[in-house]
Amino acid sequence: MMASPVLAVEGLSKGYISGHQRVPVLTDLSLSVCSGKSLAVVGRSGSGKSTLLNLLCGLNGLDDGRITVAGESFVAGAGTEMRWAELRRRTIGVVFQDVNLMPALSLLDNVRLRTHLAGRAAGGERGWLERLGMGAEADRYPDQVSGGQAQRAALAMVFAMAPALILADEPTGSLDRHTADEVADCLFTVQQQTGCALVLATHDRELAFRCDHVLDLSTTG
Ligand SMILES: Nc1ncnc2c1ncn2[C@@H]1O[C@H](COP(=O)(O)OP(=O)(O)OP(=O)(O)O)[C@@H](O)[C@H]1O
Repeated sequence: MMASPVLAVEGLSKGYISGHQRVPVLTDLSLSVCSGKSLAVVGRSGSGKSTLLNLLCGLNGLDDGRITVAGESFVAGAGTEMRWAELRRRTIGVVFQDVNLMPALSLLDNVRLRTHLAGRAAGGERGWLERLGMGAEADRYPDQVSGGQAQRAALAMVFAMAPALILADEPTGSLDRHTADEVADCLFTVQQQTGCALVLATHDRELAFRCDHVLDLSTTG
């Protein structure tokens, strides 16, 4: 029996209005990612990688087509915010460049909050930070750590919520090669262990080639 995809995109189109013109960014794009599988989204700067990831978690509205995440289907039109918000709370783990850490909470409490919001059992939060090499920084506040450390804390938050789908925009973008490789190892290991689906946007060819599939937006649309 074929596994049903965690993420399915059919005929997706998106453009931005510039003056009186619509500038197309994504045109008639289709893809699917099953649980335990990973997709790298690559392409030159401006090809639409971030636009696509924002569409896949409802932070951007589609113009045409259909996006289905864990059985929830979305087409163009208003009134989908609540359903998307619920998916982002429990089902879609988002690791974007502008890391979403609460400044008034320690890194550990940020992970605890995320775990709680996702309705997961407490207890493993410090362990996730340790796995990402952040054990010593667990009690620090977001403004007391580097960009790369904040990025790793954001990954710990996503792992702790045990999502069905992880969306990561340049998840190792602000890390040196060695740390980037370690974080990528952790990302792929956790993804395999938990069987979640992963979509990551990256300029890093080494990272892209570790994924099961590669979508190059420079050659589509
Ligand atoms: N809010 C917006 N309004 C108008 N145009 C936008 C908006 N966001 C993105 N664009 C345009 O859409 C195109 C795709 O942008 P996007 O950020 O998705 O590309 P990207 O592939 O992620 O780029 P990079 O690799 O530089 O991060 C670009 O031409 C960009 O200028």
